[in-house]
Amino acid sequence: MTLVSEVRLRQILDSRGNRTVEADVVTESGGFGRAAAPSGASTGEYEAIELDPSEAIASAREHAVPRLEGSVFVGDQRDVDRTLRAADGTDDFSEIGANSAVAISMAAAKAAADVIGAPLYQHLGGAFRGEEFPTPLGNVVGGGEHAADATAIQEFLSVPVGAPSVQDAVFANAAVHSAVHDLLDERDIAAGKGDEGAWAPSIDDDEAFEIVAEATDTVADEFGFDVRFGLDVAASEMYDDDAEEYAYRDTTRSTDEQIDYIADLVDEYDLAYVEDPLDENDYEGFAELTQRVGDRTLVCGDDLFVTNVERLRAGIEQGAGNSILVKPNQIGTLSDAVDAVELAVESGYEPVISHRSGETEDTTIAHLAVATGAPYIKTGAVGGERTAKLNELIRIEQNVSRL
Ligand SMILES: C=C(OP(=O)(O)O)C(=O)O
Ligand SMILES: [Mg+2]
Repeated sequence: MTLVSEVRLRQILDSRGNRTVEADVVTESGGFGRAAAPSGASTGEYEAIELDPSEAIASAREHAVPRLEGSVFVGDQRDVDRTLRAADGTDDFSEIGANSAVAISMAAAKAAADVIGAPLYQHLGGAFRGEEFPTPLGNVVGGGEHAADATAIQEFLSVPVGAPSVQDAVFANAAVHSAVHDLLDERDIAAGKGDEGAWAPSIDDDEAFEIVAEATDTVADEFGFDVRFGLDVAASEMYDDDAEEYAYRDTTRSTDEQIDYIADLVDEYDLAYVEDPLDENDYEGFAELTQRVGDRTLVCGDDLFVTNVERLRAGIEQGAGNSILVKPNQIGTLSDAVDAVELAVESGYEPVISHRSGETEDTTIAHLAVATGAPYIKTGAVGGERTAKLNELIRIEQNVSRL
């Protein structure tokens, strides 16, 4: 029997040292799953609501746990997630917290996988999954909300498009991270690391472009396959609604100038990927940019879509973007995240499964990416909470994942 017998919730630490929610789900047959909620810093305005972890846990214990225990089968993920939604009773999980919801949703999936003795990606994706792997996008330089006094653009991402295996791709991204450090050193630029382990030097974006372009070229030569790069501009964080302009370190750009700037960058650096190049309310700007460069790069909506099928549908109708970032905690359950992936794929949008800047050792997103056949995963390049997912992808590729 896969009936939930117990749901336990606790507070643990995330990678920023903040408290977050961890859930254990136990089944009557002794199946066990454990998962933890990640947490964003550059959060989208339309994301599901993360509550203070102690409030989220108290509320989930009161409203959700009694509906799950003894009543819901973990193998029926949709029922688990419907129950969470019904227990919450709001559109945005503001009652039990998206942090409690996502932790329970993911822990239930892991308990179901445990019961059948299959890796999580096979439970979620079916017996024939595990032959195709996502290309990892590795954050190597960054700033924005993830590091003070660093680049204005939040993330410069290594994209090893030519890697023959996930393992090669993961190693290439780590090599780019290391090559960036060497180049910073040569220029006598000191750098600490941001929240996701990317270098966070006090340089402007132009210099970061030069360095990352050189680092990716060096690693491409060394590894013998194509390594390009991309960006998460996280433009909502730069956008001033009143002035209607984007604030960079030493300049500002109007929306038209921002579109021109990003389109020029795509061509100058052959960018493989551009996430959130415009404000989260600017479908029109996304559509214009996609029309200009969407044939040669991914234009990905993170804060724009927030893993929400309604917002994605609006984007599809307007031709805004050609890719969606999928973060389970942005929407609150695995079912909702999978719905977003499915709508994206049906509509010709590329799904990118993603971590948050605040993470734990949880590896669910590695399994979700393989389960859904997503072509990309964004989960950092180095750092324990990032390598937890990357190393899990390597294990899945080698068929030795035991989750
Ligand atoms: C991972 C990201 O950062 P955060 O988790 O802070 O939203 C992102 O913006 O894509
Ligand atoms: Mg983003």
